[in-house]
Amino acid sequence: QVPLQHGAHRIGKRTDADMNRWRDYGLGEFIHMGLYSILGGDYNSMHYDGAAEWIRSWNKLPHEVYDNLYKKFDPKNFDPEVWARMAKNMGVRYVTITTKHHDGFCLWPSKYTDFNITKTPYKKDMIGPLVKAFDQAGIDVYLYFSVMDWHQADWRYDLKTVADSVAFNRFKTFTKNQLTELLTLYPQTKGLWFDGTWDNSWKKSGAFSDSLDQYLKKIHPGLIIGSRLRADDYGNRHFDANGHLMGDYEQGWERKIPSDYTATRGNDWDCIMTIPQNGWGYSKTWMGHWKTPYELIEMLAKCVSLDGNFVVNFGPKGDGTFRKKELQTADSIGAWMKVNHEAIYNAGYLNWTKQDWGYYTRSRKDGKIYMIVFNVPINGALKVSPAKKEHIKKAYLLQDNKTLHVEALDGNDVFIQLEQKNQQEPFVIVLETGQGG
Ligand SMILES: C#C[C@@H]1N[C@@H](C)[C@@H](O)[C@H]1O
Repeated sequence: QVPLQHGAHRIGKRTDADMNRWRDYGLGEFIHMGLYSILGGDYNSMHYDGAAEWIRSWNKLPHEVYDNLYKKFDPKNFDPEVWARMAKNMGVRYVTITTKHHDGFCLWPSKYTDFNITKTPYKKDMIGPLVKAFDQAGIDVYLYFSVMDWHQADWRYDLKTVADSVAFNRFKTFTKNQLTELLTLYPQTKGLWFDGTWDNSWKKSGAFSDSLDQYLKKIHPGLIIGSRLRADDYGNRHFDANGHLMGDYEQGWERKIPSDYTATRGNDWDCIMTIPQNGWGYSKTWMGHWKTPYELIEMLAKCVSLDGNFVVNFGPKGDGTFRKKELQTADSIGAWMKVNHEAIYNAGYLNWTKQDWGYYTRSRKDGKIYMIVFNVPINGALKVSPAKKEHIKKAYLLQDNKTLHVEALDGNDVFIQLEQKNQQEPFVIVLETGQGG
C-alpha cells in the first residue's frame, strides 16, 4: 500500500439512499448542447471529421469565429417540456446535461464570466428550465461540467512555471465559484459529471481536486460525483496508486462497455454512448455507422447484466430541436422499455454462466431472474446453467406471461424450449427458481 493523502477515502461502494437510487437507474440520457450545436460539424462548406463539439480545435476554424458564435446562439424552438417528455417516453431515469463544455460557454447566467447565455440573442437561462422540467417528469438531473475551459486565460494544460501556478490557482477559484453557483441555482441536481480533467495541470492538482470533491459534498449532501474529477498524490486518475476507485462510480466507460464482470472490479459504473460512431454535439453529417435501437438495447442489457447503467447521448440542433433519427431512436427504445423495463430497472448482475442467447439480470427488489434474449439458436432451445443449488422451477415470457417448457439436462442445467423462433425483437423470459435439489 502506497501512503496517500489524496487517494480514495472510501473502499467499496457507497450504500446511502442516493447512491442506491443511482445504482438502480438502468437507463439514462446524455445531452450535449452548446455553441457547437450551431455549426453541426460544418464550417465554410467543409465538414470537420472529428467530434462536432470539438470543432473549435479544428485548424480550419479560427478561434475568433467560434468564440463569436454566442452572437448567433438562439434556440428558438427549445422547449424543456418536450425534452423531458421525450426522455420520459424513452424510459430514462436520469439525464446529464452539458452546462459548460470545453469551449467555456455557459448555458446558465454565470456571474463569473460574460461568456454565458445572457449575452446571446436567446438571453434566457436554459439549465434552470431543464432541471425543473426533468425533475417534474421524475427524471433525476446531473450536470455536466468541463474543468478544461478554453475560454479562460488562466486555464493551463500544464504547470511548468511559477506564473503557470499563479494563473491556475486563479482558475481553480473560478472553477469552485462556478460549481458553487450551479449547486446553489439548481439545488435539485443529484450529481455533477466532470470532464476535461486529463491534462497535467489537473493531474498535478490532486490535493485541490480532493478538497473540491469534499467541499461540493459538504454544501450539497448526497451529491454524486464519478471518478473523472479527482487525481491522487501522483496524478493517477479514476483509480489511486493503490488501485482504489476515487469517486462514487467509475466514469471511464466512454463509448465502451466492460467485457465481463471482472472488468468492473466490483465498482459502480455507467457507460455513456453515442448513437453515431463518435461525436456528442449535433453533427449535420453522422460519420460512419449509427447504432440501431436494437444495438443500443443490447448494450443496455449488457451494462445492466454487469451491474452498470447505460446512458445514450443526444445532440440537439442549434434551434433546440432533435434530429428525426434521434427522436425515432428514443421512441423505439421507449417502446421496448414499456414492455421490458422490469428486467432493466432495479436490476443487476447474476453470477450464472453467460450464454450466447443474451444476458441475465436479477432484480435487486425481489430477486427475480430475467433472460434478455437477442440470439435465438437454430434449435429454439435456450440453455440455462444456474449456479449450484439453484434450479429452475418455471419460465415464462414477460410480455404475455406465456409459460415455456423447461427440459431438464445434466445437473441443474435446463433447455428452455421456444415454441416459435421468428422473434422480431429482443424479448425477456422470467425465471422462477428454487433452492436445493
Ligand atoms: C473527449 C471528450 C468529451 N467527453 C465526452 C463526454 C464528450 O463531452 C467529449 O467531447
